[in-house]
Amino acid sequence: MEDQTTALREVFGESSSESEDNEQQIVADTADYGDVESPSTVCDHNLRWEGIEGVNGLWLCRDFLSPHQQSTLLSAIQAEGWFNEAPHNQAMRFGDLPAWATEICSSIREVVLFGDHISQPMDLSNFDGDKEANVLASNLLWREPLFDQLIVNVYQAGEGICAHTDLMRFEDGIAIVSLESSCVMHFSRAGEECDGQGKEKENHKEKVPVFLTPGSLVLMSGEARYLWKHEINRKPGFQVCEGQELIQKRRTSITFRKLCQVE
Ligand SMILES: O=C(O)CCC(=O)C(=O)O
Ligand SMILES: [Fe+2]
Repeated sequence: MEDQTTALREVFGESSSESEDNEQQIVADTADYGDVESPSTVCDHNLRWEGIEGVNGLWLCRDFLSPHQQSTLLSAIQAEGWFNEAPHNQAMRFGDLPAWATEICSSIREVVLFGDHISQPMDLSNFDGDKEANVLASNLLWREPLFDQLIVNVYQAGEGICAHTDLMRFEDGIAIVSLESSCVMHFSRAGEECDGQGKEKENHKEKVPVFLTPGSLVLMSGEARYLWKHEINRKPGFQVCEGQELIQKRRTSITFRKLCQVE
């Protein structure tokens, strides 16, 4: 345990404790952790933000966590014991987050501040020249804490999550870290599902696929958070990247959010 704490500090740096509750269901459980490579702190390699075309406010940082960090993180999650009993595939924490989670939150802030942009939806009317404001508005980036709620979802092959926008009791600015198996997350416009005659409206047909590799970080804010739904359909035919069906294994994700203040 002491060894693990030391390893976590080495990888993510210093940090805090925990709390509890429940929510969104994984639709439709195997085990083994990927192996380790050389350690690195989050910002010692060139981290880059990719703006997802067509979905304002949706950003992807592919190499957010190194293989070593991914593996250390998976061990930390496993050590929580949340998934020891078979049917459990989701764990949720509110308030003070475990040390490994607060370290990730710090790294998220860091990468928003220091990551480069390789592409961005160039809406110059909103661009104030502030790099960080473009990936995450500064009022969100500098709130304290950045996130106070997390969900860890564990999906077995074939399991996904239905199209949804996250609950309004959470503030804007939501982060998702992906671990283990890659997947395609689809974004589609929220709102009217169909025209009343069972037909999808023309402009609501669009589904934007986003390929989530292990160690990647997604940030959703603004339109991406409120006006687009996200889903992971891991049924045959939906998990296709560059014409190839993805080989599915277990996937673990961590979603970070901030509860709205109750006045
Ligand atoms: O597993 C994921 O990548 C997404 C999870 C999600 O959308 C949620 O917990 O609201
Ligand atoms: Fe979600």
